[in-house]
Amino acid sequence: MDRFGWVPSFGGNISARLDGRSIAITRSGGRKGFLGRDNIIAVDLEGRPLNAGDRPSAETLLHCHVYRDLPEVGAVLHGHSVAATVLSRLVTGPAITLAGYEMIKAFEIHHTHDVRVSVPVFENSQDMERLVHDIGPELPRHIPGYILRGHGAYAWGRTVDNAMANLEALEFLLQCELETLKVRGLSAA
Ligand SMILES: CSC[C@@H](O)[C@@H](O)C(=O)COP(=O)(O)O
Ligand SMILES: [Zn+2]
Repeated sequence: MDRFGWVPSFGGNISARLDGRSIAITRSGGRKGFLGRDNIIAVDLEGRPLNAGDRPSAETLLHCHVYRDLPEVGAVLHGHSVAATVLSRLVTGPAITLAGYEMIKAFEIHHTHDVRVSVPVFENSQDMERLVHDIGPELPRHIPGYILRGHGAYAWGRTVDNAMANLEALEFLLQCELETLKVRGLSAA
């Protein structure tokens, strides 16, 4: 994620499921491109650190939300890419629609490029309980991720590798949309 420029400064957070009751997640703060073992801690599915005093990611509740709703998910990745940040500010509606891209098939759920896929865009907030409420009890099933407006993208998958492949596909598609807007010189609806 660092190599692609998706975790600039203190942005981004990363987690993986440990078992049915806990996850490993990055500590709050710090540069995610330079993680050591001590920068990753364990929390339960309510976001409470297993070791009292540990300070998990400020966005831990968003990760827990995914693990609780989607039992097959083994990893969640969050980055602050330029494409996700800029495009979600240009698009004013509640979704970014992707259509006609071969890369859509990377999401495994779709077996053709000939579909329209809506990436949900939720309004950003510093109140994670409110964000979880706004996202709703059911996460999208048609795409393994969502965007927080002006903030960045979340993506998940069965394994860390699978979650990374999904994030790469999502970021590629967002970058294509942004490039298209730049070439056409149009602002998104
Ligand atoms: C530029 S700081 C970014 C944070 O506000 C936040 O959005 C983020 O992604 C990282 O927070 P963290 O608490 O380190 O997991
Ligand atoms: Zn963030």
